[in-house]
Amino acid sequence: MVEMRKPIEVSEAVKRIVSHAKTGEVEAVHINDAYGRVLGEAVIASHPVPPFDRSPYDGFAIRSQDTKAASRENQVAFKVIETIGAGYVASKALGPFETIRIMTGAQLPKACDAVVKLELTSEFERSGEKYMTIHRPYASGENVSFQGEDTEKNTVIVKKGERITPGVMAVLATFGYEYIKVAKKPIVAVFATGSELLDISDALQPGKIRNSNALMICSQIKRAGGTPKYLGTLKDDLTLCYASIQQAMEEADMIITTGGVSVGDFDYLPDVYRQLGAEVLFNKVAMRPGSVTTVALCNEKYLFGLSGNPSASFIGFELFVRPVIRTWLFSEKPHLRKGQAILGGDFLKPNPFTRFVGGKLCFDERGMVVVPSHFTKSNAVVMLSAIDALIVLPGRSRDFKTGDKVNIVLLEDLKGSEWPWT
Ligand SMILES: Nc1nc2c(c(=O)[nH]1)N[C@H]1C(S)=C(S)[C@@H](COP(=O)(O)OP(=O)(O)OC[C@H]3O[C@@H](n4cnc5c(N)ncnc54)[C@H](O)[C@@H]3O)O[C@H]1N2
Ligand code: MOO
Ligand SMILES: [Mg+2]
Repeated sequence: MVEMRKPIEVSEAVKRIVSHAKTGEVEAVHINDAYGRVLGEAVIASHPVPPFDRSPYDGFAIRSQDTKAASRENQVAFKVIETIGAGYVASKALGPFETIRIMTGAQLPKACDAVVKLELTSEFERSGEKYMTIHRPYASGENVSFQGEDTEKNTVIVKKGERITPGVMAVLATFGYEYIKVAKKPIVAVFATGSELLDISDALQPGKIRNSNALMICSQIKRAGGTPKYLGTLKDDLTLCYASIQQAMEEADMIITTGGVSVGDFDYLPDVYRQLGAEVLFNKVAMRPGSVTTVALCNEKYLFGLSGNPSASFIGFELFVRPVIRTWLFSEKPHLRKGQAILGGDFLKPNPFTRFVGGKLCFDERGMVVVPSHFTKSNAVVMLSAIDALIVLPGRSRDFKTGDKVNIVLLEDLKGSEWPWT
């Protein structure tokens, strides 16, 4: 008798998984190796930015009080007493009707409170001294880039758990973080099961296919922020699968298998979980593709039994594995980021279960449009190369038409969401 499995909703499946998710540890890395990692500490402003009042223009630093009477008819002259470029500090303080020629980025000299752009002045020499004239008044603070106008000291700029983007790199450098604490990446073991699987370099043979899941899953692990440990393909053999998975539990923080989780004669993963004494969190989800996805816990380690079908395992990873990796990396938004888009093509099928359809995003006069893939079966593989979102069609729905508003979750996104499921 084939086992009857009871499907649970996607939200319930994810809930069961994340209720056991734990955070990892931190390690220090040199800033040169920090890009793309996840912050293991908050980034805090150790000084104001800019750290001193400075000139935003190439020009002349002046005392605004000296400019009150300036007009086209009554040009006011200032004696140039010094010239400074960025990186240098003036040695003199300004007296009445004195000016210091100052370049962009240079610290504002003492006693001056405004800057005149070079091109708004006229220059002349008298008795070997340099002068410049202006023809309008300047307010105190005009053309000054003030200390702390960007950020005040002690501001928390980026939170622990955020990804280090190019912008975060700029901030780390600004505040002198030569070494930065980052989240240690979880090691995620990957097995592809199936006696039909060929290596990438093998020629096709009757009845066999190349193993596309392993490299796809390893890349998804990297995208989520983990370190994949690919342990090879396993033939459909219970003893081999059991021994290999048991061994992998010594070497990895969590384990992903693809294939062998359904009810077929050679689907051995359910037996492996039984033999390991693992707690199966669920073995059927009310979704398509990926309904057979099974997740178990053994010695506090996750065993993700993803479907063998490429689309199903791709989606199973994003829904179920990603949040565990992202929680490990301290993210407060470990799930796929949710949004809405206009459907850019008809999807005329009944959806008894929640259906995930691969979609390509584009922008036109309607806003963000998602074009559904044509071939959406669980065994689809080629469409995976083109999608940047999953369209989420609710269960017990049908016939979505071009122009309908649909929910989507984004695949190439660093921010994530707290909880995208209803
Ligand atoms: N009687 C039933 N049969 C099936 C059911 C069911 O409920 N009752 N569920 C179907 C659904 S839904 C899915 S999805 C598949 C899942 O099967 P498994 O997870 O056990 O995976 P396999 O049987 O091992 O393989 C399925 C399919 O995927 C191909 N595959 C496997 N590994 C790879 C790989 N690494 N790279 C590329 N392709 C791979 C494999 O050759 C099969 O074609 O079960 C249905 N059956
Ligand atoms: O689990 Mo299967 O992927 O629903 O098609
Ligand atoms: Mg099977």
